[in-house]
Amino acid sequence: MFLKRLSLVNYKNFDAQTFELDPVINCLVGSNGVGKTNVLDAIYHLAFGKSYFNPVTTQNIRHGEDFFVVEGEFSKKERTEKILCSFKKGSKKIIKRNGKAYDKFAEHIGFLPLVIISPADRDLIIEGSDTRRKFVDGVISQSDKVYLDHLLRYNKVLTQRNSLLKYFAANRTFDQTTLGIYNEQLAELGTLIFKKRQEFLESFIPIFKAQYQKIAEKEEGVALAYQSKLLETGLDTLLEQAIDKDRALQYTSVGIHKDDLDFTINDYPIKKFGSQGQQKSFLIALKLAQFYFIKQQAKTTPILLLDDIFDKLDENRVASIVALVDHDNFGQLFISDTHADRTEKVVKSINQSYKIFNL
Ligand SMILES: Nc1ncnc2c1ncn2[C@@H]1O[C@H](COP(=O)(O)OP(=O)(O)OP(=O)(O)O)[C@@H](O)[C@H]1O
Repeated sequence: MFLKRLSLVNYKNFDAQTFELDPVINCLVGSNGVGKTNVLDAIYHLAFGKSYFNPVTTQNIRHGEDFFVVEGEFSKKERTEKILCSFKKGSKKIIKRNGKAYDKFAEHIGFLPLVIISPADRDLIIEGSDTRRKFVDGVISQSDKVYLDHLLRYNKVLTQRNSLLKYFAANRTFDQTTLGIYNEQLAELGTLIFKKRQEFLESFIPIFKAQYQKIAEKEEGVALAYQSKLLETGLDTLLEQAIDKDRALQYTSVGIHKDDLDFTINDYPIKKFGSQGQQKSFLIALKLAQFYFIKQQAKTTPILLLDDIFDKLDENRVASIVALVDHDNFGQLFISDTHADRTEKVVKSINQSYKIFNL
């Protein structure tokens, strides 16, 4: 699968621009702030219906305008697929595939497998558990619609249960029966999600470790582990045990919405004890593992977006990632960089077609 043409209207700093793309390698070069990352983000938007960098949709509209349109023409299994994502202030975002709007965005997830590697990935290490859960959920959801459905349903019941707890507190009342129904639904969906996360990490962790070793050229004792209270106790019991606490807090304090990933180096948190270089290698290994996992599951090669990759790796290491296109069916690659010569040198070193866009 590859993107043939990308058109942007009022997307971030672009008024109207069309890119005729190379099926293998595309390099976006130019000085700081010209919009290289914005182009990558527009492509991300087509795959996920949202920005990787700025979740506030109105802020993705070019200043002074009131709508944006991103359109991509993909070649997928010899067919042309036109994906359009548009948003007008005050309206709902629309995603269309070949002219037909999706009722639910979730139906689109996984249709265009894509992985982005960006300096913004550092949030995975420095931010709270929510970011890491989203990462895990994002990887699984790209190849498992049932998982995504369970997750959406779990979150809906969770919101309802939290509203009920607030209602109890506000009205000084308690209703075990209604709460019991929510507990049952949460326990059922939560256990399915927990098992899938566990199963996913079992196959993901070895891929991650192998990638880390390749990038860092040594093992360095890095580890990735699943952290969940469900590893010890069933969610039905946890919910029952937490009822007094939940009533006091007025929200659900246990469940798979509290799961996390532990990132460690020699058993210590990488956030506090990893060097800058080790943290960068860790993040790249995570993302390349995501790439290989999706490739394996979806049986198509994801599009790979490398944003400012030289920020994380030296030229030789970037060359080794770019060289992956030499191997069978790597798919399409987008690279953004401030140095045109550096990028061209790297992509020239492999025998593939490429285009350089000077922004
Ligand atoms: N909604 C918006 N409307 C207009 N311009 C915007 C909007 N959002 C972001 N920008 C502009 O986009 C530019 C940043 O673009 P981007 O992050 O793609 O730059 P870049 O070329 O990747 O730069 P760098 O090399 O520094 O990473 C900034 O000049 C910013 O002001």
